[in-house]
Amino acid sequence: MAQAILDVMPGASTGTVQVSDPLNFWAGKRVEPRQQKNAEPVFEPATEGAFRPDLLFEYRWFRPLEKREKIAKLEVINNGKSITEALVDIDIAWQCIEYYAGLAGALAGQHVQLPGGAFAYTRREPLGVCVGIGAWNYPFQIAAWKSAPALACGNAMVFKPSPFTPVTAVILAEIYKEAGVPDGLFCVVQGGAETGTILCQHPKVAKVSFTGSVPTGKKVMEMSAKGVKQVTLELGGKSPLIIFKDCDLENAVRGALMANFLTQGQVCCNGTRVFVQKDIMPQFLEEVVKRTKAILVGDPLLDSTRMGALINKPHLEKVLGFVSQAKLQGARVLCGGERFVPSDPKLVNGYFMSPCVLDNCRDDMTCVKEEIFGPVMSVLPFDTEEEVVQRANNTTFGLASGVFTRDISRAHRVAENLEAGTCFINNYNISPVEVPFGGYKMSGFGRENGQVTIEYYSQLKTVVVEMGDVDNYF
Ligand SMILES: NC(=O)C1=CN([C@@H]2O[C@H](COP(=O)(O)OP(=O)(O)OC[C@H]3O[C@@H](n4cnc5c(N)ncnc54)[C@H](O)[C@@H]3O)[C@@H](O)[C@H]2O)C=CC1
Ligand SMILES: C[N+](C)(C)CCCC(=O)O
Repeated sequence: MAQAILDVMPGASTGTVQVSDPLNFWAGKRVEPRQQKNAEPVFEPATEGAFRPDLLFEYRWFRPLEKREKIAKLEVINNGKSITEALVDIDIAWQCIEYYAGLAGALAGQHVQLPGGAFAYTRREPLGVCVGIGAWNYPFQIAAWKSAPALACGNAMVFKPSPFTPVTAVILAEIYKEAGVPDGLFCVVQGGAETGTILCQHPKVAKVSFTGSVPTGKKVMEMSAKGVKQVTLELGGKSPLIIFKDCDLENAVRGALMANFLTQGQVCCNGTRVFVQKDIMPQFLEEVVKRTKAILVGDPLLDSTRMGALINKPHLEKVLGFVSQAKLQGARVLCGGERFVPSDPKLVNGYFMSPCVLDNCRDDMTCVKEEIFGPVMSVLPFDTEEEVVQRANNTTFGLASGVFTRDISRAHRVAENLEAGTCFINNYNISPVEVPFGGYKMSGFGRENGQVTIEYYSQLKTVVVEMGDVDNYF
């Protein structure tokens, strides 16, 4: 069995993954859970092969790999995204850790002079124990985005990954340990809603940073409110990407693909409502469809693959359901939107679908209003800037937005008028760690990345110093 796996592993999907080391990390080491109830199987999205906790063959194939490759491959096997993307995710994660390690030494307060020689100063102090709750779309990167600023500010963090992607967060814990982080400062606890609830309600937890869906985010906020805990919420989106006729069309098409098809479209900040000025609609559609059809879907561990498998079967069915509903509501499928079965026999049960472009969309359609979280782009025509900004803002979400134009004044005017936490001008979905990321409206609040995130993981103490006598009124 082990030999068979060794044979297929280099460069291709596994079919089975055995995880024998415990995935919880507590007080500086991997530990078995104290109690194991409601355990659910985890499947490899590309093959539907189960992760087998019972066999001794543990990550052996990964051992000789440098850590970056090892984490990326495990991420691919667990999440289904392409290896090309997973490697970038891991790079973004270490860049985030280096960035906040650098900022840690720059944490500083303010000195305020007061009358009579008195003065005050402020100190940035940690909050205490912070909880991070992660989603399944960027398992390792989310763990880094939350823990790096938390630890840099002097907090401890207990991180709960999504139960669909339990595998890589514990490696981050091992890396921190190796780098000298004291035992217990970063812990990993596996589990689902019940575990998340316990963490949010725990009286010793000072803050919860959550990434996931809006309904769960609301619950996290409610629970945290009861304990007056601080909260950061990174929730969903239905972001607009606005393409004006004066754009560089080649780049606009590339931007639309980046805005829709990373991680099989399972990205919270995706620009899934693509508004295209009517005059260039035919050229845009021709080019975007041509390139979407050319996206190589298949074994996510192969370097040539550009799109892997969706996270699980119910989610794949939900996304395909959105496409069927869109058709019923009058949308035209220009390409994709169907279950995809790769020719490799190992992958026939994988959760693949062909990336989809929908034309003939209207603002009132479900596919345009709701977050699909899959590779489905809805294209909408528009006439004027005023009209498109109003339509772009007509949503309860506000995570991201984008605009393609060569008119510099228009670009900044539109960026100012869009109600979203990020606006990309002439690009989409790049996320340098130096730049704050977070939502407006129901997409959440608080920020990740950038200097500002220090404020979300620390509290300000004011120290007031008297240099003279106390002025006593009594
Ligand atoms: N904003 C984003 O990046 C993401 C958005 N989503 C959206 O959410 C949908 C559902 O995905 P799920 O993974 O089910 O998201 P979810 O919001 O249910 O889960 C996110 C995290 O919260 C935890 N959780 C669930 N219930 C909880 C509770 N009551 N208290 C505390 N923690 C709890 C989960 O175990 C997981 O770690 C997706 O289809 C997508 O639309 C999903 C993942 C990421
Ligand atoms: C890295 N990026 C910008 C493509 C997505 C990160 C946000 C998320 O967790 O979905």
